Amino acid sequence: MNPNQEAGQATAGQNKRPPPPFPLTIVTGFLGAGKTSLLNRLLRDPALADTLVIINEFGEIGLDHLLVEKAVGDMLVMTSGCLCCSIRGDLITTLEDALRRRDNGRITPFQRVVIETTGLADPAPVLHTIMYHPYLMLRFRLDGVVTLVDAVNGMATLDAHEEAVKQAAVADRLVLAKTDLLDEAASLRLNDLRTRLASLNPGARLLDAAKGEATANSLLDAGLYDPTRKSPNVQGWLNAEAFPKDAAKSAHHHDRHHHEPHDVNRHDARIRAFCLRHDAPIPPAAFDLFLELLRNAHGPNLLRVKGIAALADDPSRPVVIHGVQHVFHPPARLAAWPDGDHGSRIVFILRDMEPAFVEGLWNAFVGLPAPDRPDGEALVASPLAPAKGGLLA
Ligand SMILES: Nc1nc2c(ncn2[C@@H]2O[C@H](COP(=O)(O)OP(=O)(O)OP(=O)(O)O)[C@@H](O)[C@H]2O)c(=O)[nH]1
Repeated sequence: MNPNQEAGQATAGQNKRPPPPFPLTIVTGFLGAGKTSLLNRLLRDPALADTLVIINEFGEIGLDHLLVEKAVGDMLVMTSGCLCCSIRGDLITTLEDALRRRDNGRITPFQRVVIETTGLADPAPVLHTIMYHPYLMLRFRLDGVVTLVDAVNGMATLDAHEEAVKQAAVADRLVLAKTDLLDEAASLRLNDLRTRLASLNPGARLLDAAKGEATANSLLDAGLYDPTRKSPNVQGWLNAEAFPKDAAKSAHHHDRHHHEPHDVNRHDARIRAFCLRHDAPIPPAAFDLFLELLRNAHGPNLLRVKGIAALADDPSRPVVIHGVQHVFHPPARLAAWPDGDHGSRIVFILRDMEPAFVEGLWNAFVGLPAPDRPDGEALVASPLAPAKGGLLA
């Protein structure tokens, strides 16, 4: 054991606080969309000087950077046995190994991790890996999902490949690549692609790489915890204002933008993005049960769920939730509201699920009365309700 390491351990032992988790960014996008090109450009930015890049595939790596790891191989099904909620065994091994070597001083002490997924990959298992693994979720925090969309082939790719639609739908940032290759006619059609992406995922900022918009500054620190800010960046992370407010109406959301002759593509038609809101504090048991019901009965359909909620037991300290399919990060209590808006807001990106159904469930649990529906108290007090084991337990 070297002296530095001992000193490091002594310090860690004295103040017992675990080191802050490293921000982790996932870069995804369909085959050839421009992921590696973007990374190559980004890695020249001093903001990414201490970044470990993990490439989630074999193949030629064009990164002129030393900190590159390759993760290849297996997927693990979680103990819940649910097929949609797999985690990546190879990624766990790679991340654990990187942490071990960093902690032992055997590699450059990275401060940030970027994972580039394969073009065909579903990003959910990568997200699950750092949301679910008991050790990795302490050492990493999700900083954001960046999805590349090829401006030349983007429309056709979204039409043909459901995976590409899903990659766009779960993003925190969408980056258009190759707009510099468009001729005049194609440039005019670019607005259709922009509109389509905004409809699939209203909360994600859309950046044009060729215009120099996809900078480290605009892509990093997209998560809840931006180290340069004192309080969590809830506004930036949730972007609730960008979502259609009326859940039931958002069922027709796509139709507003896609007039004849293009019908909404069948893949897009499966995705629904909307935001639910409630201004009075919510009983914790009702909130818990709402999420449990969604998770248990509709986990695979929850592509992404983010929210902030005022719970009646301590309305001054809001709870932040974040889920991808069945997998929810343990809810975090914030010390205070980040700004003047103290209402509960949850944004949903769902697949094959009607917003009106989720809204009805929400209204029942938060206590908004409606005919033919039991009120929230009756639902929570029901002998059929799970006694404990919810997210807030
Ligand atoms: N003109 C132009 N070409 C680009 C742009 N982005 C990527 N390319 C080119 O598109 C091709 C594919 O880009 P990559 O960065 O390798 O794409 P990728 O998503 O990493 O590809 P895979 O790893 O194979 O899925 C390469 O030939 C790039 O040079 C861009 O903004 N403008």
